[in-house]
Amino acid sequence: MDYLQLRVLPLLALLASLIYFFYFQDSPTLFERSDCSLFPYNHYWIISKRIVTPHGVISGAVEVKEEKIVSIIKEEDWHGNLKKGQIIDYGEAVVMPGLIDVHAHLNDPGRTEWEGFPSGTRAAAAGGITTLIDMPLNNFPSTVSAETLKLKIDAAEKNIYVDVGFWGGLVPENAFDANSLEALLSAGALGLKSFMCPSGINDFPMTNSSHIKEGLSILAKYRRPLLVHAEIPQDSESHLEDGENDPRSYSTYLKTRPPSWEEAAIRELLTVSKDTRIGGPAEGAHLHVVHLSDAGSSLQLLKEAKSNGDSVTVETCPHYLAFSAEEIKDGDTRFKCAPPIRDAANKERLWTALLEGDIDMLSSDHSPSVPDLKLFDEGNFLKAWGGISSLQFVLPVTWSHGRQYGVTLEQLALWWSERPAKLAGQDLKGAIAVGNHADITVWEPNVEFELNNDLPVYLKHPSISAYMGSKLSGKVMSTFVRGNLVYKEGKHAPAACGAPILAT
Ligand SMILES: NC(=O)NC(NC(N)=O)C(=O)[O-]
Ligand SMILES: [Zn+2]
Ligand SMILES: [Zn+2]
Repeated sequence: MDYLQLRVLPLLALLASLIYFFYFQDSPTLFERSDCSLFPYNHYWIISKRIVTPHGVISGAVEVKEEKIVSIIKEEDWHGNLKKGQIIDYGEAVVMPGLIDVHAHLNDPGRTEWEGFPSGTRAAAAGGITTLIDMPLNNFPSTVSAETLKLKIDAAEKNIYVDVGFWGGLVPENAFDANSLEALLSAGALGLKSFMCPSGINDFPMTNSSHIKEGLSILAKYRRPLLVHAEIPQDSESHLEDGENDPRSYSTYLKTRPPSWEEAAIRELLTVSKDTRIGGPAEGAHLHVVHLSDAGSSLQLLKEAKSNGDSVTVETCPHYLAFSAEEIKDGDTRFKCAPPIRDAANKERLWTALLEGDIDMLSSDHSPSVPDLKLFDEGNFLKAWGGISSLQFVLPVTWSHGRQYGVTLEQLALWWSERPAKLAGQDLKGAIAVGNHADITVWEPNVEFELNNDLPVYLKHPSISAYMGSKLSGKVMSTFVRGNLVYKEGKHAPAACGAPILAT
């Protein structure tokens, strides 16, 4: 190699690398996103007349770069010259933070014939959910240790289309074993879940208030929540009067789980939740009551606990807001869940509590099973699997049934994104804000559709969903997870690139 080559070639290489760096670094075409996204750019703008931000709904643009939101500009401030990058203009469609479902049962590993991560998270993406927190039961084995959490994380690897976090289980076998609970939390469980009544599945036993007290004291060190299924059987009221116990009648089932079950459990919970007050022995822990159904004395007790400074929140679910006992037909076990869907007057009180902020957030409690366990042939409410299948529909259901109460887009973001993100300890999720993950849902509130076989339903067993056959408004158009367009009008990204969300 002569002198010339020795001197010139390095200079040419340097020149080429400088051109590459300065010209292509922002080029949206060069860094093709992998199969993780239906939109092959990593720097782009989302434009809409209705972007839901924590400071109100604006007409403007959200700048996304890689996985994050890097700027938000109101229309009156951008003067038409958005910086380089691709532009997706959604017109009047609503651009909202992705939904965060803190209560879903995906049954993976171990009962993937019931749902599983692939179908569950494809349905979530199609429903505008960008993060879901999976429950520790109905999968097998239950997620009650660091080892079983690892089984779940391994099962999720490359099988999740949206981000998935994990609750651990608080059960009698680990409640007094601080090392086991700490190992589970150190392994990344975002918090713990416990049942104060039989859970409906044998491999996840119930706990009592002494287990819960122990659990809260460990959770305090990690500043994470305990989620509780708050029902305690009250023998006095659950016996069916003779002759009025047709198992096909929904009212028969309703009588077996009266509001007193929820009230008794919440009353007992509040004897330990006071420890979560500032200065209390479990300060830093947080108690979250899942799927409240009773809007009477149970709700009143929770309001009092909050006013006393207990660190307590409560969720309800769309099925308690959409349906009432009076309309559930004999044998239609699609509507069986625990606690039960109560009467129309209770439903109205739940809406009032949600709108007034006494109920903090919403979750799906998507709890499917194989159709056989719903016993559709005999329609026996007392023996069928309890759980509502809803994951893909929670946004249109909340919107369709909430419009008559004046529900706003900001409230939807509060109930489905901002507050769930806080419960799950996700500071970079839950709002369209600079620095946050670009977890975004684009939907059309006025588009109406009927849930029938014409509409693609990605759940493993659509037939068990209580929503099939209903007319809804609010169609999800596109869903972005950390900047990847994972779903767009009936299409999913080729690869499942959701991330396991582990507590650090
Ligand atoms: N094992 C369950 O999935 N139970 C669930 N079932 C319902 N909600 O009917 C629940 O969340 O309690
Ligand atoms: Zn439950
Ligand atoms: Zn549940």
